[in-house]
Amino acid sequence: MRDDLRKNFASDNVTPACPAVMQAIADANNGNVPSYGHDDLSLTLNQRFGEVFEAEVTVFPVTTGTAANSLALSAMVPPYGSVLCDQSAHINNEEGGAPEFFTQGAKLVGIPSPEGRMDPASLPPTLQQNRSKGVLTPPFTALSLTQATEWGTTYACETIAELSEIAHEHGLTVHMDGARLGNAIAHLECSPADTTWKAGVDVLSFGGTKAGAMAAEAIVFFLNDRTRPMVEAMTRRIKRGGHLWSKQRFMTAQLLALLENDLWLENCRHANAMCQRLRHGLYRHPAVNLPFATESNEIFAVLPEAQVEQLRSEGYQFYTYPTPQGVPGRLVRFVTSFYTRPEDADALLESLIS
Ligand SMILES: Cc1ncc(COP(=O)(O)O)c(C=O)c1O
Ligand SMILES: C[C@H](O)[C@H](N)C(=O)O
Repeated sequence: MRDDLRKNFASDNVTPACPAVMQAIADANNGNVPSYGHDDLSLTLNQRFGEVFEAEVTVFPVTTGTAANSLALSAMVPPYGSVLCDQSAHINNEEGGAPEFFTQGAKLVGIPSPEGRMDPASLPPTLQQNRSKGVLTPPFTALSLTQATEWGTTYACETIAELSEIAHEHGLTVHMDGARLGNAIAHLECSPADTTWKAGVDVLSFGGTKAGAMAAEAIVFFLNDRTRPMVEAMTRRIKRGGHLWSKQRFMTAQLLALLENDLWLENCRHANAMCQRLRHGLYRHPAVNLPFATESNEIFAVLPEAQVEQLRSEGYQFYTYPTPQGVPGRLVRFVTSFYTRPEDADALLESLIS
């Protein structure tokens, strides 16, 4: 195996699909079946997700996290509305305007927060100010939070519940970008229900791709008085958006394989463990600064410039980010996955320390 295949820590998006997912796709590749989600596999999605989340749900599989987020928000927010999110939110910075496009013009408002986790105390004044401006400003109609966050941290279930309660009191519905939900659950050692609907989340973007799928995400509506009216038109929104797969069995097969025996959580526990292995080594390095808690499969570190260049020269791949003013060095992100072996993490650390 080419050495550099094991040196790519850029993202959990660079990994292969896990073997069980590929096997599930092969197993689904059998004969003719009804299309557009009417196949036997796809007709089990609501039940299977309902079992995993211990709730009554309606599920819509899509192939990208951006589609899941943007189509979910299009059902939650009118074109004249706005979405309250963290300033670092993926929907706010890295989805190419898809949320604004699919909502047909809603505004995204990112607020500052420590470590990518919105502080409940910051919500009431923000919501009050929005309301005080009347027709001059788009009304907040949804709160969107990312679990695990873009900085590799997680929200405690109690914090999500606090945020959701404030949002609901002000007439907002709550969306969760769960592209790395499995990693958050693995860290928090909670149930999928605890960190979602039991904490007030109305609509979830369930992330399968980073947990080992080839390309499988799902919009999960936790059915309640707020969400039931949203579900009716969802298939039409997805079709209009070009995200309704004709051969949906192949996307559904991926999701069901991940849910089988909690494979998604097993994959995420391994990814988190590999990230902690990196953290233990980086923590001991005298010239490395770790600005955030490491609570998922992403670790952010400030490295000396020379070491960044040295890692690059050895074939390592990772993203770099603007480093806070006056902080010597470069902010980098290493991401681990189900595919990361202990020796891969150790090799990176040895290169750093050598
Ligand atoms: C937190 C988060 N949300 C959403 C997405 C969007 O996923 P996709 O790249 O599949 O559109 C990503 C991307 O990897 C992500 O990191
Ligand atoms: C950063 C990029 O958009 C992708 N969400 C990732 O986490 O790699």
